[in-house]
Amino acid sequence: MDGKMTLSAPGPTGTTPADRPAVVCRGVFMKIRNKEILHDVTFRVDQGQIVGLLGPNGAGKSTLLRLVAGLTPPTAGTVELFGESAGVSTLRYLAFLPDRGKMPGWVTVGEWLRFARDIYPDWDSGHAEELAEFLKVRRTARMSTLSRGEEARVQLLTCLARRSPLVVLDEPCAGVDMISREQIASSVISDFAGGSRTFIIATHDIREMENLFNQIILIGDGRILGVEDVEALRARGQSVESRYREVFS
Ligand SMILES: Nc1ncnc2c1ncn2[C@@H]1O[C@H](COP(=O)(O)OP(=O)(O)OP(=O)(O)O)[C@@H](O)[C@H]1O
Repeated sequence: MDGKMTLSAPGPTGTTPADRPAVVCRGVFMKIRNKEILHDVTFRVDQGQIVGLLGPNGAGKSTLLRLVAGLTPPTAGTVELFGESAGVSTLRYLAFLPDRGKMPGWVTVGEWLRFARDIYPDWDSGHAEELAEFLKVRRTARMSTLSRGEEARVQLLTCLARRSPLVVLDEPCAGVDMISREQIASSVISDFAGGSRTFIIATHDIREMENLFNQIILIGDGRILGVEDVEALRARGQSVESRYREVFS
């Protein structure tokens, strides 16, 4: 099996209002323990986009993605997914890979995948099989024995095997070696982005991932510093990386 193996790209299950943007944040502020983490964050992501959420350490990316996932409400402002206020009811639209998710150590990978199949109504078993092979996931291994990169692959598989209309990945390649990062970026995620699914991916791996994005959101110090169309950027002779350097250096 090599990195050129192609994967099928399942479309989303369930219905999402076709005329509604996948995500809209309006005037979002977030304070944690009296510290302002997000300041007046406003942006919109249309359906079918693959969006890079980019910014330096501590910029507020993970905090913002937790709000988008509906895991916590903003201090002020609104977050909507497909026209609905983000919260418990919008979890059905979403596969979320958090930055510090911990898998239960006592189960094997195979047991975890069977559990995931049983709890997620949008689980695609055929695609989970393909991904497990492609990502070289060892089913018999106990979670507690996996390396950081191996655990990251299982987490990624758990998200991508679902046919949710929105996929939110917070550092999907953290701890994954360079060649695997490229494989994940170019083969797995791009295969999935072909249809009407929407991806938001926070990453520091700009070089490996930049060809996937058709939109980037630049965030620094809790503020949106740019929402850019990547094609327009390229038409101006810039890459995502050069734009990132321009904004953040
Ligand atoms: N629970 C918390 N309590 C206090 N401060 C927090 C908490 N969560 C986040 N922060 C602070 O909010 C800021 C943004 O953190 P966040 O994890 O969202 O950044 P990030 O852009 O994802 O960073 P990285 O790229 O390093 O993962 C940081 O200064 C962080 O210390």
